[in-house]
Amino acid sequence: MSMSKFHAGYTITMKDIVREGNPILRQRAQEVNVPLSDEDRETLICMMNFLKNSQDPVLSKKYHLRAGVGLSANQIGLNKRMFTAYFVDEEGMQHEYALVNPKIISHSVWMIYLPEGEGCLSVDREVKGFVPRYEWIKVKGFDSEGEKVTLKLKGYASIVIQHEIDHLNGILFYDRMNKENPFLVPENCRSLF
Ligand SMILES: OCN(O)CCCc1ccccc1
Ligand code: NI
Repeated sequence: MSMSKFHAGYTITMKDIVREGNPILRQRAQEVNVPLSDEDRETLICMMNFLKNSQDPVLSKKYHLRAGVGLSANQIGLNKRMFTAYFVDEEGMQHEYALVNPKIISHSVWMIYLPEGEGCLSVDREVKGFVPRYEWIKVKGFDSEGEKVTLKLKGYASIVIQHEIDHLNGILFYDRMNKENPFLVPENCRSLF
């Protein structure tokens, strides 16, 4: 029984974040057993604490953290279909998710993109361009207690969750940019603001 280093009291820092080039970021992560093991549950606690620390003016400096609104397990080297997300959306609503085995079960035809583009904690460089994503998504999964969860998300929340689910499928944000013209906006796509 391997005891992972991501016990509840462990503080994830940037040295724990896998960077592009590591093949784990290009694999389809493995389904997680539900109900979660104590180890997987504690890992999700660590991953959520990282996001909160990374957005805290004092702790982000103390631990030298890049601010992040989401984190997928494969970004800390764990081949598991789970992620955390912590952010305030364009309407000022606070979102906090720890989702296991997430699946997009329906989505809009219309797409949106962030005019400032996207970044990634696993990508140590700026990649300019627009990332078209579904305007809204309906997601089914499990929470850290193994309870079924269904989320209907739109706008910025939809963008963040799609970015994380992409990680679990080995997809990075710039994969979705138009190769010839990264600022090309498809017909059925508009800027979020
Ligand atoms: O995978 C998490 N991540 O690398 C942190 C940044 C996430 C993110 C950034 C811009 C738009 C959507 C999501
Ligand atoms: Ni990312």
